[in-house]
Amino acid sequence: MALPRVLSVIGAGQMGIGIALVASLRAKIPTVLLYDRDPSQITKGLEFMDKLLAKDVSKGKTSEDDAKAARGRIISITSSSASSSTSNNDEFGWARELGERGSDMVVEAASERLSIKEGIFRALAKNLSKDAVLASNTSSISITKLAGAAVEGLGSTISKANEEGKSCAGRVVGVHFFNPVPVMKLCEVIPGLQTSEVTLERAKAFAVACGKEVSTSKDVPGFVSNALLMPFLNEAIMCLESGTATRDDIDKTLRLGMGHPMGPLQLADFIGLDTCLAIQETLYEGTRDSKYRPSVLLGRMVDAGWLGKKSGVVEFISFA
Ligand SMILES: NC(=O)c1ccc[n+]([C@@H]2O[C@H](COP(=O)([O-])OP(=O)(O)OC[C@H]3O[C@@H](n4cnc5c(N)ncnc54)[C@H](O)[C@@H]3O)[C@@H](O)[C@H]2O)c1
Repeated sequence: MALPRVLSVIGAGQMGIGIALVASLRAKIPTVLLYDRDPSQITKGLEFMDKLLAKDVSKGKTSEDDAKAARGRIISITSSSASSSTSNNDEFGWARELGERGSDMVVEAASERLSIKEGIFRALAKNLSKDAVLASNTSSISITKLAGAAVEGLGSTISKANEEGKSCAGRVVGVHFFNPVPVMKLCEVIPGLQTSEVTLERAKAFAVACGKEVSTSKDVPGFVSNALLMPFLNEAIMCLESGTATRDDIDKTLRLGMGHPMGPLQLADFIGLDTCLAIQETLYEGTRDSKYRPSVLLGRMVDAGWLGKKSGVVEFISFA
């Protein structure tokens, strides 16, 4: 199955940077375009990528030439660079630039919010070639819904039921990498109801080329991975909230008693508390099952802007 020639990664946060890195270094995709609406995220992310590559080289895992070539295949796209080739104040100049540069696959790894992802999928469907695979790294949001948004991006003359609409929705798929992407061995692939066989196979081939094993999940809230993991993390936060045990004892119990490499509170900090809350809310809203209600403490911490490792403070680790 053919791999993309020009891959676009949307979102240069912890996941987007990792995906761009494995796509370039492992899958050797000839061109990897990296877009974020916040240019400072690209700068910060590429600095982090340089450190990861330097570490790989110093440990002898990657040759200096390979690291240099991988970095050279990554091109940053910012709203300002994109709008200079189009008109000023062009909200979707970035999507047009990805299309003009011949992007034949996208992995969207922007923040875990439905409205953000729907906006991105509308813009992608409108501006990219009709054959491009449109993949999302979402942790929980419905791929079927994102495929619907892609069809809306084609304009009011195309419906979800006509052939053009079906073909557009057919190229949307979930490719759920895990954090940290260069280290974790799995990619969970999620077909939406409309995803075509060809799209599914192209997504799997891409994940394998990035060095991952593949598992498949149906398009249910949280898929297999987060339908299992997030309620566990949420329960650990509820234990802390109710005073069942201290932060240290909760994490120690799971690390030393159950053999988990990280305690659940440390893991929540690592994932990002905003992402954990967003996933838990998708589980709750998508099932209306009270067992998925997010912990009040988790919500309050996100309200306070305490997001875990990515906000520079390890929140639960510094939680009294
Ligand atoms: N953190 C994890 O452990 C993990 C694991 C698997 C999957 N995911 C999923 O990956 C995605 C990204 O997560 P993350 O942890 O990298 O988040 P993050 O907060 O580190 O990064 C998100 C990035 O998206 C950018 N962004 C937001 N809106 C955008 C837009 N409209 N256009 C372009 N860029 C935009 C932000 O500026 C930010 O750089 C989410 O869907 C998340 O659920 C996260």
